[in-house]
Amino acid sequence: SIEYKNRRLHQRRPPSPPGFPIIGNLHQIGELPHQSLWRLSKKYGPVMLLKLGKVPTVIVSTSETARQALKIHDLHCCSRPGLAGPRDLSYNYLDIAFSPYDDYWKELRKLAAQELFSTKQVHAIQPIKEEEVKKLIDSITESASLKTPINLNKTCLALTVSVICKAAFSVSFEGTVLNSDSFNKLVREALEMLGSFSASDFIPCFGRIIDWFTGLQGRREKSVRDLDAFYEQMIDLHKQENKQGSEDFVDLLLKLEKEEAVLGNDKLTRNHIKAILMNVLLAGIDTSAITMTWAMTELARNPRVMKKVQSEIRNHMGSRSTITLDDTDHFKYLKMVIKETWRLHPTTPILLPREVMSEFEINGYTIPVKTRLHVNVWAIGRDPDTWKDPEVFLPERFVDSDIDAKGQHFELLPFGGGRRICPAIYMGTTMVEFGLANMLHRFDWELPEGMKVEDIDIEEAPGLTVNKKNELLLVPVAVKYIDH
Ligand code: HEM
Repeated sequence: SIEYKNRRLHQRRPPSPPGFPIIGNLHQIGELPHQSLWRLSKKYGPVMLLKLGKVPTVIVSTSETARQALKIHDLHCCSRPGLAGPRDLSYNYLDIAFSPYDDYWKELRKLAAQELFSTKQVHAIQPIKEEEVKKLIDSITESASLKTPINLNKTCLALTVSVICKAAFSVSFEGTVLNSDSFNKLVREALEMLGSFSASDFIPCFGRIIDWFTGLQGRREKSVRDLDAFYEQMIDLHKQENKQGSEDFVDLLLKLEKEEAVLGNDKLTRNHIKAILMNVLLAGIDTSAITMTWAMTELARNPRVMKKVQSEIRNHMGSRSTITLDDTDHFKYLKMVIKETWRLHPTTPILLPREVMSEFEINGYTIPVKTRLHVNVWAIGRDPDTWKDPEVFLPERFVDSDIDAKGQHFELLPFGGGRRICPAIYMGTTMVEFGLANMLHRFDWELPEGMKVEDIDIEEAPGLTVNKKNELLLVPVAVKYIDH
């Protein structure tokens, strides 16, 4: 109709970099998409439209445009696109993170928030954290007495792996179920498959052939099979009558299956449980570990900040060795250190992709239905209009500011925002605070022989979540005056 044509004529599309046929702008996205997109946004603005293969994709790169997308127009764009990796790993989108926005997702998310990620659950798993942190401290103490450097990337990961696995599955790797190396490989490969660049997501039909040729399809199928076997093993263990210990995530989910719980139009089945466990494994472990690794990296690069945060913790603790959840509430400077870490090193720098469900506008630009949308949180953290001297690691910038990381302040979005915000903010934050507080309380951290502060790099490894590329090696020195 004429009216429709008129409307189309008056619509403004966001600025776009020029692209090629078929691949569109794909060639402009490098190994670290958040960085390529940040550079492009300096030229094309805070709302830009890219063609990634066939798929129109909008990138927002400032706190104000993020606020428009995640707050004002959240309901227009809080679905998820169908992507090959997530589809296979989530038993056809039965999980929380990749399910489209529908009744099933709404009810599942509510249930998970109440049963799995609640404050009550966080307190219930505190003894697990304490036990695992104690083991960690013992092993660091051993390295300290030998004066050998430890690999912080590995150490932080080992801590979150053991806490999440105990809390979710009640397994520990000292037992016989699995060894930690093969488990780490399983999780690594699955994360890579989840975030893998799949040609079929961008180029219909032909892309599938590409994925088949490159072997991606085969690798993905293997990863799904291996994970499935792992879930089966965990579920079998829980079916045994004499299982020890308190109620874990698998117990809670099996109970719901038995009660024939209904979510949206779906009755909860074994595949639903597996998909939810996938989220816990892949969203819960890596993010907290990466945050701790980056925090230790920035502290090692900034000895003044390191000393100050250690003094805060040690002054509060005196000669007491065991840090409680209540203690961590007092560590105001530590909380600023963590926020500053998230500003410069958000674990999921462009969040997860959203899909537009109904047309809306950002800055007067029309965003049509089915457009994919990413918020470049990494770029927002480095925006000089928001942050003074953005490249400087300065936790003090949060002293007189009410900015927190819980999704209401669009300058700082490590957990995302809107309806799709991470449902486990409290669980993730307490994990990071508790792990760091203990490492900083009990040990001083020195550079390995011959290394200078300037030698510590902040190069990033590619992936859906972005870790420090090179290992961080530091020598722990046990603090004397604490009662052991
Ligand atoms: C420091 C720790 C963590 C960080 C920084 C983090 C960050 C994030 C981010 C950025 C998202 C995507 C939000 C979006 O697309 O807008 C997300 C989603 C999610 N996270 Fe976390 N997360 C953390 C810990 C956890 C933990 C411990 C769990 C579970 C045990 C978890 C479970 C989830 C789930 C299920 C989603 C999907 C939400 C949805 O799509 O509805 N996260 N997280």
